[in-house]
Amino acid sequence: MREPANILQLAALQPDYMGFIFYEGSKRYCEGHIRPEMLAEIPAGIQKVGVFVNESTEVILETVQAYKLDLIQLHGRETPGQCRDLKEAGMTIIKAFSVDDHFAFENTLLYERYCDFFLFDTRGNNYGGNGTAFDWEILKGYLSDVPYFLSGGLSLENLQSKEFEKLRPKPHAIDVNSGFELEPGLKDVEKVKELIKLMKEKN
Ligand SMILES: O=C(O)c1ccccc1N[C@@H]1O[C@H](COP(=O)(O)O)[C@@H](O)[C@H]1O
Repeated sequence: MREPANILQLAALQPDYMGFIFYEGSKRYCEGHIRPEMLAEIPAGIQKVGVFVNESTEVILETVQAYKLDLIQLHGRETPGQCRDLKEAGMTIIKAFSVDDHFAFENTLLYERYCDFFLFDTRGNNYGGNGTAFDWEILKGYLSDVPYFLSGGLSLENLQSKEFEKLRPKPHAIDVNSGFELEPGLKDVEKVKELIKLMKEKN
């Protein structure tokens, strides 16, 4: 999210999390669009997530403080050591992994001690926001008890599929992005409304 009016419209729907991309290489880069004070208008029940890609620990900590972020999503090649440093600095961490048919879930194990959540996104040309789903069957190989976010090309269609119903282990949360946008960085409020209704019906 990065357009103030769109952020407030979305906040009225009370999602559990709202994400802000602090990676200059993204079409959704939020700096220059929102001032840190603007995020203070988001109700406290919505957790503000800062998304970073291969950023230094120092910059991440400064950004978290300036924007009063609740969680960080590390969406690049961050090491277990950097996650340890960030955890020791008091961060709540979502570590993202790019997944394809050959993904080895053993890769997640070294991160378990330092991360609060994992996130599985589809491997693609970009670090994130590729808009394609991976074969969720491979999550059967998930080895960890760390709760995970399902991500990568989620849409109203695939979230209503049999494959989503059958998904085990069940995700802690879903992270929707390009499938619910009018343009990069601008969410389709009506579509998100429909999604929230659908998810409430399932629970
Ligand atoms: O969306 C981006 O531009 C982006 C750039 C760099 C890292 C992460 C990014 N977004 C994350 O990508 C996934 C999947 O998005 P999509 O549904 O496939 O469009 C999601 O976790 C976003 O938070």
